[in-house]
Amino acid sequence: MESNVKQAYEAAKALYAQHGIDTDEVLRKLEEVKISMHCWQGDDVKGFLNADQELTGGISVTGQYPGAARNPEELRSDLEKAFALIPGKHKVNLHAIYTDTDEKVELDQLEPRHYERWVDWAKEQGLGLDFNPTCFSHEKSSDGFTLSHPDAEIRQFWIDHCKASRRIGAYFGEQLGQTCVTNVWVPDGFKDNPVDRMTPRKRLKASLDEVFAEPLDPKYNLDAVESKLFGLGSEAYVVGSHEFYMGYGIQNDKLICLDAGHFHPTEVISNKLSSIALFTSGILLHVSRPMRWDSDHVVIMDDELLEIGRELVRHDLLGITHIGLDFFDASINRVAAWVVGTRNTIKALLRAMLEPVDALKKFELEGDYTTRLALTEEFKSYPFGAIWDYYCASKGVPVREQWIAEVKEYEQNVLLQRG
Ligand SMILES: C[C@H](O)[C@H](O)[C@@H](O)C(=O)CO
Ligand SMILES: [Mn+2]
Repeated sequence: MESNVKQAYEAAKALYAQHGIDTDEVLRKLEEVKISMHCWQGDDVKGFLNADQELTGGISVTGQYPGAARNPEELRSDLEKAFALIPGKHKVNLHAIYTDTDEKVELDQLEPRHYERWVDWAKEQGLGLDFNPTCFSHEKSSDGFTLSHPDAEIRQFWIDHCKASRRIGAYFGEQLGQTCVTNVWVPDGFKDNPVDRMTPRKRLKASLDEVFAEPLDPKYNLDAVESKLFGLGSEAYVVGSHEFYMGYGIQNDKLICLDAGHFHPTEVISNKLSSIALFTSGILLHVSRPMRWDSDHVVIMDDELLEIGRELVRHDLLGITHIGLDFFDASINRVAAWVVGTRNTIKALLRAMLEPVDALKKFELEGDYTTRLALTEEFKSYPFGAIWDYYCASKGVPVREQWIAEVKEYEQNVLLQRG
């Protein structure tokens, strides 16, 4: 470790210690936090099962940056590069379309063996895996409906796909000795105002009941359900709204997934955590950055990311919260996108852990809002960067912006050779 990094750490450590914050202990806690890095940033949500299929489901990727992964080997190589630049041991979040098999298989027929190579790789790398059924980019979802489809046969196809996905999730959990979160998101909705908002929701509820009917060991697989306000082509109405899944998740003991881009433009998920945590046994996050809509920009250190970190730390929610990322930007180097978003998410948690929470809570309780405000603001310029640099160095990953050169080198030697 460079001596200036260590010296800066020691000076910062002494400053934080004056407020009773033990930075060594903070870093021990930080290394326990796993971020689930989404595989789909690496290839613009194409996957390998039906890679020629157009991306549908009301989501969109823009940009033409060269070097997207074209097969599982390339995607794993890119993920490895990104993880080499991110401190800590984490997870990879796979979508069902990221099969690694020579077989032509339909979504409702998927089995654990179609992901065996992912599991071998995850074992080798010491990573966990999470999973998602892919209820979009398919001819059977071309009219915008899946689990709530009025046609029973089409509905059954998607039910079977989600059931298969849960079994794959349980296989990941059992093989890797780390619980897999299998998250169900369906795009179902109407472009224009519906007459009947209720019946599709009844169908979605019944389909989910079927999907989740098979009991699976929660040690291996946990189910999550993800709501959304609107998508491209489902602007007027989404069947799986926030209220729908709040109800479903609480009634059926499922993790409620909060995607930062799935709410009204000024609505934030940070303000929902303390409520949902009171009524559920767990939460899944899709940390994203909506810009004017659910644009899935790369996560930056903005106020909402900091506030998510604070809520998780201040209310001790890290133990019950599964932190996933969900962004896809094809206008920049895709490995860099992962590195920026993931490092920022971890750094936001670190910043939250470096706040004098007990003192701030005490001032609040005593009604001393002046000190609450003043101390919060002063802490924004405390030297958290020195703690972060030390953490990166101690985990053997590049300090500060040094990682950019490594990504550029990888781009020259690997990404640009893909043609
Ligand atoms: C690809 C993901 O599953 C998808 O982004 C979903 O999680 C979502 O957020 C849709 O808007
Ligand atoms: Mn999402």
